[in-house]
Amino acid sequence: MKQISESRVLFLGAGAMSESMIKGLLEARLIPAAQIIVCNRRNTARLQDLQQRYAVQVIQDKRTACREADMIVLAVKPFDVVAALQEIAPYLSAQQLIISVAAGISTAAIEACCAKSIPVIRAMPNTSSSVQASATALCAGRQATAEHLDLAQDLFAAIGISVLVEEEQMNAVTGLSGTGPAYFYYVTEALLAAGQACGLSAETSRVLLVQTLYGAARMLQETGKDPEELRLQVTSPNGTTMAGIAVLDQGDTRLLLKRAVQAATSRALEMGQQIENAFAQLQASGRSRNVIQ
Ligand SMILES: NC(=O)C1=CN([C@@H]2O[C@H](COP(=O)(O)OP(=O)(O)OC[C@H]3O[C@@H](n4cnc5c(N)ncnc54)[C@H](OP(=O)(O)O)[C@@H]3O)[C@@H](O)[C@H]2O)C=CC1
Ligand SMILES: O=C(O)[C@@H]1CCC=N1
Repeated sequence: MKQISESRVLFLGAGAMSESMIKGLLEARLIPAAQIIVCNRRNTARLQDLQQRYAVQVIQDKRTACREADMIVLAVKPFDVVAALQEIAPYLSAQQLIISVAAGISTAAIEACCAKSIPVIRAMPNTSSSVQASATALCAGRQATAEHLDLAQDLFAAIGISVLVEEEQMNAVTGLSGTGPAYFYYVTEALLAAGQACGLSAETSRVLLVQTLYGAARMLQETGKDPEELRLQVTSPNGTTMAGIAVLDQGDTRLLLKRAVQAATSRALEMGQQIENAFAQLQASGRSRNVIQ
């Protein structure tokens, strides 16, 4: 396969995740815009918008788009994966690489939908790809070699950090770090409202909170210390932090967060199973159109 910087990358799907990756890749200068192709299902206004803002190529004809591509980033909603893959399957070859970011969908399911031997990497990035700060986990399908994995790692290294995991762990990764930005935004929303309830303006609360979040993340990253140790450094005996954390403990916040990650993990598993079952039914009935919703 070609080096990543020479590869032509097709984004199948033009939504939030594709845009985050495209923006991050262009800002990292890993791949020139002319080597990025985007296509979606029907929203031509969205494609025009991406073309104008990022100077990427948009090709709505799937046959042409696939023939141009060395690598295909599958970034449609999980329930659209079967239909999207069935549309492009005739134009795929074993010389290409599919990188799927679809939550819950196994590499085996993707291989089966393509109905041919094709290398597949499953990845779970997050929307912080857009600022080159994604936390991405990767695993390889049966046809993917170490070289394919290296290429995928090169891609995701440009837009954050990446780790290799076993495929059984991908749903947990989805519940933790794929979904993860939303947990921190949720907490930030709540703290913003709390700052205002305590008399600060929205602007002052936001400036202080964003920097506090950023500083805490940097402290965790740069000191390598346990979060508990860092929390204890903030906590004076009988001081303000102790008073605040006591309220979180009373509300069993840790249990709620654990349940949130478990619910997200279970949902990834459930979506994957629903899609695999529906695909098996489609195959058994000999129908080629996707009827999964
Ligand atoms: N958003 C996130 O934070 C993350 C998302 N993911 C995964 O990324 C994937 C995409 O999510 P997201 O970007 O949020 O979704 P969006 O709904 O924002 O975008 C989905 C895109 O898929 C396109 N699409 C649907 N069907 C087809 C098809 N048959 N052929 C080509 N394009 C098609 C849609 O086109 P049209 O608009 O024309 O219908 C749309 O552009 C999901 O599988 C999700 O699990 C992974 C990590 C994080
Ligand atoms: O909500 C979702 O399904 C996607 C997958 C990971 C983050 N967002």
